[in-house]
Amino acid sequence: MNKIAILGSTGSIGTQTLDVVASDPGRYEIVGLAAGGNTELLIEQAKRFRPAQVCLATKEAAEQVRPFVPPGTRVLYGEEGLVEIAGGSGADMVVTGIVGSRGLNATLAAIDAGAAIALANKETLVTAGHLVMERAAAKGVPILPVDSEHSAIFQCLNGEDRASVQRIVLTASGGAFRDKRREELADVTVEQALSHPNWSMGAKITIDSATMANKGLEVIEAHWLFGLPYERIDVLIHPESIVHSFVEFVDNSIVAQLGMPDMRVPIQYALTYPERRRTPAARLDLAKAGSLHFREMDFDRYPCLRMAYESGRTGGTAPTVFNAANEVAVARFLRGEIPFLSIERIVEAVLERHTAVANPGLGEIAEADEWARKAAEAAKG
Ligand SMILES: NC(=O)C1=CN([C@@H]2O[C@H](COP(=O)(O)OP(=O)(O)OC[C@H]3O[C@@H](n4cnc5c(N)ncnc54)[C@H](OP(=O)(O)O)[C@@H]3O)[C@@H](O)[C@H]2O)C=CC1
Ligand SMILES: CC(=O)[C@@H](O)[C@H](O)COP(=O)(O)O
Ligand SMILES: [Mn+2]
Repeated sequence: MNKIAILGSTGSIGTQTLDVVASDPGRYEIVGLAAGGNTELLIEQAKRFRPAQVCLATKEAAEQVRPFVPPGTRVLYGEEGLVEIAGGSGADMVVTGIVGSRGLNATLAAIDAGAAIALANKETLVTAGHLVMERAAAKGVPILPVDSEHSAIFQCLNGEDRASVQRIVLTASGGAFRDKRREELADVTVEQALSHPNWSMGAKITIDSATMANKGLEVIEAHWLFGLPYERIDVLIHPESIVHSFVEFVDNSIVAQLGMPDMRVPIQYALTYPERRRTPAARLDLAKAGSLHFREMDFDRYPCLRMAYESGRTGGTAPTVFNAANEVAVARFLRGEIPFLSIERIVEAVLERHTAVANPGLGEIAEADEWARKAAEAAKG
């Protein structure tokens, strides 16, 4: 049986991973589950999947859970607990389904323990891609993409020589406001921004999708996962989210991966790679889909995407700062403190004040991350 640990088991990626696990009885053993504060759901998951250890974000949440999990379950908490679940649960594979750069230490711990990474937590690669990829290569640990676009590219590249890739193209739905002009965005509400046209996801990524920061994070994620320069990573708007991304080869052939917008497909592909198995996801009926649409990206309409490319090209701590400022600005928008368009204004203001450190170590990444968070909290909305 494959031993799986899930970081963020109560979230969108986590619950869909458990759906995949439950759909294939006897194939997987859940050895660790980590959540933030959803104690009720974590207790339910612990009773059903019987992991040897679980983790909550705080001691208080851990104490709430302790009396209700099966006898013998270790109940951990905090960053230390998360790192223990990732690196000390005996998992063959760790699914990184928590949000934000706080997933970095746990991802590194899993790599150090020799576990394969099913990577959903894109912020980890954005904040310290060189360190994660170097560590994984040194340990011979595979980093398997869960993000739908990256899973698509990974599937299209299967067995192909990298030298024959002309470019990869990530598709973008356009998010909640894809049919609005910039002038119409000043007064949009949190509720409107959380209404993604195609995918049901956690709050942070749904807002990132509306600002196009999500695609920016994904461009940087693709740079690290596939070892391609930014000149060969493009983005195209595709409102239906049926073509999950594609690769254009030097002979001008395009290979794309299509499917219904259902994360259980890329999650399962990472879990069973290189094998393909049946999934609980619906089949795509192209005759019913009828027509698919594509339109060019407008970088003036989506400054967060432009800033992500610029940060990626600058490298060093620039992507760390882009990510941290964006995380804080999105949290502030979700708390109702700032209007939607202030997200991009805050990210821009923080990036302007930052001088990137080249080839940063973990300490310099942590410093840049902390500085950017403080600057973004203090920035005028
Ligand atoms: N959702 C999707 O379809 C996709 C998501 N991704 C990426 O996957 C990651 C997860 O996204 P998503 O599932 O949508 O997010 P959600 O907000 O739905 O879930 C986040 C998870 O992280 C947990 N969590 C929060 N704080 C902590 C903490 N301090 N310690 C441990 N766990 C914590 C939450 O726990 P709790 O709820 O108990 O507080 C929850 O289980 C993100 O990086 C996102 O960009 C990528 C592609 C698609
Ligand atoms: C499901 C998934 O992978 C998300 O990252 C999704 O891509 C978000 O959609 P858009 O960013 O294209 O709106
Ligand atoms: Mn994606």
